[in-house]
Amino acid sequence: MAILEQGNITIHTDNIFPIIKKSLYSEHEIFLRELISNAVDAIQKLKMVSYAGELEGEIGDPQITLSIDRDRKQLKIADNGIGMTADEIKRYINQVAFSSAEDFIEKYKGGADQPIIGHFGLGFYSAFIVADRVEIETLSYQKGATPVHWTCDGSPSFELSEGSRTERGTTIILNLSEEELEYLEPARIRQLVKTYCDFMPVPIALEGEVLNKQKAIWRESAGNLKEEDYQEFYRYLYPFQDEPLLWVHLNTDYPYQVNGVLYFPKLRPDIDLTQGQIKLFCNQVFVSDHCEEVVPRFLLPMRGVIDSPDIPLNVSRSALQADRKVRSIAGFIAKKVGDRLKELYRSQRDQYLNIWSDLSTFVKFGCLNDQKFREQVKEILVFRSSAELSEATSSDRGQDSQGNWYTTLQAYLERNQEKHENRVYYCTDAASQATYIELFRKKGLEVLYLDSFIDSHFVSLLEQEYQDVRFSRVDAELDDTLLETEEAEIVDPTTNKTRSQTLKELFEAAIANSRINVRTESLKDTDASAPPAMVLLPEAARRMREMSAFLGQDPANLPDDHVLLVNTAHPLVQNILSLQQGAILSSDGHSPSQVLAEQLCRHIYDLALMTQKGFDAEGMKAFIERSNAVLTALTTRQ
Ligand SMILES: Nc1ncnc2c1ncn2[C@@H]1O[C@H](COP(=O)(O)OP(=O)(O)OP(=O)(O)O)[C@@H](O)[C@H]1O
Repeated sequence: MAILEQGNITIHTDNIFPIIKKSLYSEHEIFLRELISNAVDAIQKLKMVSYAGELEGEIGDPQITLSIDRDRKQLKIADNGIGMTADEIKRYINQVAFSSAEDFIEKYKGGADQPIIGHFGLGFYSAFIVADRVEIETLSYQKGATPVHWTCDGSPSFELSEGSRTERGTTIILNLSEEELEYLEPARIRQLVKTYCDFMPVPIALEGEVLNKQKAIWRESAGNLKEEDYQEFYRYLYPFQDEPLLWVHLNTDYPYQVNGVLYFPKLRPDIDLTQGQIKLFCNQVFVSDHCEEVVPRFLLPMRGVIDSPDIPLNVSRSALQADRKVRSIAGFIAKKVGDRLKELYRSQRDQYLNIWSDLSTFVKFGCLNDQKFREQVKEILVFRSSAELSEATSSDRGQDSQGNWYTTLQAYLERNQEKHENRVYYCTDAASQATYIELFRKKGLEVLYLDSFIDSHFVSLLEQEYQDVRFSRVDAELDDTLLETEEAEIVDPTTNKTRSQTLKELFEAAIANSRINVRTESLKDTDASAPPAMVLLPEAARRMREMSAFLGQDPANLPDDHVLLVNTAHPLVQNILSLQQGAILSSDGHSPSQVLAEQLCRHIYDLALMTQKGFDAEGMKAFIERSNAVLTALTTRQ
């Protein structure tokens, strides 16, 4: 083989490859992505030459072929692209590629302690991460071109000679170093192509099999895609997961290029909202599974793909976060997501409401985190209501497929202005607060469900926004419309005590805790579903409790400063009163009826506490003991 030229690559650092190797200690595998990218580029360039009418002959079927030679410890990457002449090798490989190697080191020096997002655009020289010696066999498309062979062992000296390639294109031959022999395993290569090159637009074959999917739906126009295409793509990226709720197709060229498809997944309660699941691509080449810097924090639980060549990838993560363009791309993404939600609300209200319980976590999380987003989605924030709103069809309400009604907050306030101005009643747990909700509902009072895990924070946000409005949970206090003013009927002529007073004292004695405020009220129009007593926890005290639970402090104990509202209209309460009045002292000064009345009072209190989940382990034990004592007393024949 005639040696055309031997020489030294113009490079200022003697041995750059050990440095590169070291700085990429955990990411050796990216060499394959870089070399395949170059091969794809070479094929695209050939197409351009052909369009320009400068290619003699046919392009043929574009293809990248990977092959493994175990005996020689070689991995080869061959393309049928544009090829290179000897001059081009000198220019592009000896100068361009190696000077960008120097650039990389220059950049990396400053931030070696900071992880870089994708080590992207390392280019040709990344071959030296895994190879002791790299060869190029190439034949240019140009008329009369001769094949060229180039070889280099990573030192600045290279050798250029006549090559043996007979077909147009380039083969990169990697003579793998001893520590990198894993890249002789077909399974390993397959896995790498799947990870990094799955959506590259040229078939990549190994041992006769095409490995990559090629079709990147995010690069297509939304108009050409059907619902199934998006769903299928989602299943492809995230197999064995629930169907996505909704998706957003991103597509812009100016002032930056961003393409992508983002999905709202069905959120599971155990999801970690700080871990991103969106895949970042650059021109269809996979870069990273983590793009926390590029996507607004509140959208991190979304899934899908973002592809943008305008995101700088060879900078540290913190620099990326501070980058103005990246920040503006993040803003663009948030706006697009907001627009999509608004569009769905306006044009497919039913579907919007059907997925709202899942969607609302994203939206509320977004509102809590991002003022701009909050403004954007303000009008499409809805709340499930206990009322039947069917009487009017209006843009501020709607019904999901399960028959639940939803309303905007504004509409709620307007609708209830006369009954309770600037007051919102809400519940946080449909099951445990069912008694309270039922009471409100029967009286025609509307209760909103704020029952997802994010809602306790969200209520605070609503309060900031609606400063004149009071938000009270259904068990915080009872509205006057629910209570009957009782006539002060004197039941004990010797002491002149009213019914209410007698009951209050009875309950106070039974509970024996002066910090619990016992109130007797008659609940209007009550039937069997109204409870004999309810624990009311003032809004402020309850929130303190929730806060300490949030901070990991002991939330089990209900604060002592709560109200026990005794429903004097309830038959059980009335029976207790009669029992107590009929009590006869026995000879030893004891009255079994009096004791039983007190036990029953205590039991009623226990049941009310239960609704508030007020027991700790000790409390539960005591409750069981007392319950058994009551039952025993009730079954003991007098
Ligand atoms: N397979 C190939 N076929 C034809 N030319 C190639 C091939 N691989 C590399 N080249 C040439 O070598 C040059 C340098 O490659 P290198 O990968 O270092 O940088 P780049 O591709 O220009 O930029 P990037 O940093 O994005 O990879 C390319 O611009 C191209 O002209």
